[in-house]
Formats: sequence, C-alpha cells, structure tokens
Amino acid sequence: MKRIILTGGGTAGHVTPNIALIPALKSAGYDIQYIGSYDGMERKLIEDLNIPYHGISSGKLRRYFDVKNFSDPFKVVKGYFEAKNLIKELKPDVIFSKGGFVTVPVVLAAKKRKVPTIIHESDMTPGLANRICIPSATKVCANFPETLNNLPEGKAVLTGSPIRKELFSGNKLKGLDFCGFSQNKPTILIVGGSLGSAVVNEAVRKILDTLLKQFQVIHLCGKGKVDESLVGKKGYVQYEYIKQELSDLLACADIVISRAGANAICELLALKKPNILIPLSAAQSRGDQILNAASFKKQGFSYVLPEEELTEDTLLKAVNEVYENRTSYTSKMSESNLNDAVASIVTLIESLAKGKR
Ligand SMILES: CC(=O)N[C@H]1[C@@H](OP(=O)(O)OP(=O)(O)OC[C@H]2O[C@@H](n3ccc(=O)[nH]c3=O)[C@H](O)[C@@H]2O)O[C@H](CO)[C@@H](O)[C@@H]1O
Repeated sequence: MKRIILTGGGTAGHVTPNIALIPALKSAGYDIQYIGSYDGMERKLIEDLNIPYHGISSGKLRRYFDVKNFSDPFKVVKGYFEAKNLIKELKPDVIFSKGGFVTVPVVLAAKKRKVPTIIHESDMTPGLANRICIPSATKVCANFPETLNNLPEGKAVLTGSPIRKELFSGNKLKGLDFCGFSQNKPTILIVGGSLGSAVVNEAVRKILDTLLKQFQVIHLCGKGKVDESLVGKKGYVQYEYIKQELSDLLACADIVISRAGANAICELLALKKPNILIPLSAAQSRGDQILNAASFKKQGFSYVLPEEELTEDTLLKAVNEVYENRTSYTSKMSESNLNDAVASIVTLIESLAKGKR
C-alpha cells in the first residue's frame, strides 16, 4: 500500500488544508500518517479523524532566521531525530507539509532519508518555516499566482488551497437551529482566524447592540476569548472554535466579518460569501494578510477594513455597505475560476510517489 505522511501545525490554517486532502488520498489508496507536535492544536483535529498521529518535539522559530535564533534549539534538534526515526520506521512514499514550525524538522529529515516532499504555501510570500524548508523540498505548491515569483522555478507549482469538501454541503436551517436563531433576521458570522482575534472581538462587541437590532450574530471568538457577560444575549452566540458544524454556520451567514488568513478567505470565495476582511496588521506579522486582503479587494470579492481604521463607525459602515451590496459581491465571486486544489495536489503527490517506487 502507498503511504503518505502529512505534517503541519501550530494554527488551524496549517491543518485544515491537510484535512481537506484526506478523503481524496484515501480514495487514491494511500495509508495516511500524521506528524505534528506533542501538544499543538493539530493533535486533536487529526486524532478526531482516526488518522494515526505521531507527536514530535518542536520549538518555536523566530521571525528572522539564523541558526542561533532557534528560541528552543534542543527541542528542534530532538524533533529532527524523532522525525528521522519515524520516517525510517514508517517508510512513506511521499510527504506533504502544510507549514508551521513543527514541519521544519520533518522536511529536513525527509531530505536526509531521500523521501520526496511537497510543501504548500498559502500566503503571498513564504512564511519562515517554509522558507527554511524550500531548499529541502521536491516541489512547492502555491495558493496565489503572485507567490510563484518568490519560489525556485523548477519547484513551484500553482495549485490553490485545498478546501474541505464538507464546507460545501452546509445546511442553513441546521445552522440556525444549532445557534437557537430564527429565520426572520439576517445573520452575520464573525471569524477572527483559527485562534480568534482580540481586536476583532472587541470591535464587534462594541457595536453588538446596534448590530442585533438588524442581525443575528454568530461569533467564533477563539480559545479563552468568550465574553461571559454576553452569554445568553438574545440573537448572539459565541463559540471558541467550531469543527463539523462550520459548514452549517457558513450556510446561514448572509455576510462574514473575518481576518484575512489565506485559507479563511479562499473558503469565503469558494462559498461566495460577501465579506468584510480585517487583516492582521503589519506590526504583528509579516503583513501577508494585508496582501491577501488587497488582492481580494482588487478583484471585487471583499470589503477591506484595515485594523488601523477599525472603529465603531467604520465597522458599522462596512456592515451596511456589504449587506446592501451583497448580491454584487456574490456575483463578482461567481466570476472567479477557482481550480480544484485537492485534485491538483493529489496528482502531484501521485507523480512523486510513483517516482519513489
Ligand atoms: C495569526 C496568524 O499567524 N495567522 C496566519 C494563520 O492563520 P489561521 O491559522 O487563522 O489560518 P486561516 O485563516 O488561513 O485558516 C483558518 C482555518 O481554520 C478554520 N476554522 C476557523 C475557526 C473555527 O472556528 N473553525 C475552523 O474550522 C477555517 O475554516 C480555516 O480553514 O495561517 C494563515 C495561512 O498560512 C495565514 O494567512 C495567517 O496570517
């Protein structure tokens, strides 16, 4: 039987694309194994799917790479030897890495063990972990055409981002029922990325009473970020993180307010959900969400509200604008010709796995 190791973790954006590949890999006859960190959020997400999970030691990487800059060098080195042993034991035909710092020792060990490895970059410019991995990878998949300029020519492949198939079969009534909502008012879904966003949460809660006059509000607020004082408020529900019900919640959302993480926005585009993007500021990141959001705005898919301009007034204005013009946003998104990233990636995986045999 062909065997693949998937790896990726840290935040859900480094795990959900792997999850999206699993059904197609199973149909293609792969035995699937997963390497993540001992205690990252990927562990629960993957174990829930009954995929064998192998934890390795992993350390945080600093933003600017220098070998001395591993904040936890011993953990990373330990992770490398654990990954090397796991690869020897599991004998995979191919490895697919979705990025995040846990993948660095895995990709470096794969190179040492001569296992072909594909890495995937969701953002416009490669993140730190992927930048370290690119020289060891056989192929590098990109989500945005703009990214190809930043990747080595012989390795780069434009695939788009794999999206979980189940997101397309959400049921609006089920979603409303799950939240205890009625069909009489439109619904706003708020997602601050997979970890939630304190900035977005605060902005939304400030205008909540005004929003609730016209809308019902579903708030995916992130772990540890539920506001207890608002629990039970009519028309408002908060969840730390939603797994299988996400498709139903998306189905009942008339508009979405979101961070501009690459996977989140590709899902919104694929589902044609009118959206307001509040990208993570350059002060807190390498600025990729700003680029992601600008690209979507330029194509007419999104209303973008920079974090620096986020106030009660600008957020309310954005909600009104997007709700009023929701059909024109939806029709713009319908014009985009999204390719099937799952199929392209599985084809690439197949070609490398064959080469190994
Ligand atoms: C703070 C940070 O470093 N953010 C980065 C991180 O974002 P983050 O991890 O938030 O990733 P994305 O927004 O790209 O993806 C989030 C994923 O989690 C899912 N989801 C979210 C909430 C929930 O309750 N349930 C659920 O399933 C979404 O459907 C999506 O599939 O990785 C992205 C992809 O590299 C980058 O673009 C972001 O800049």
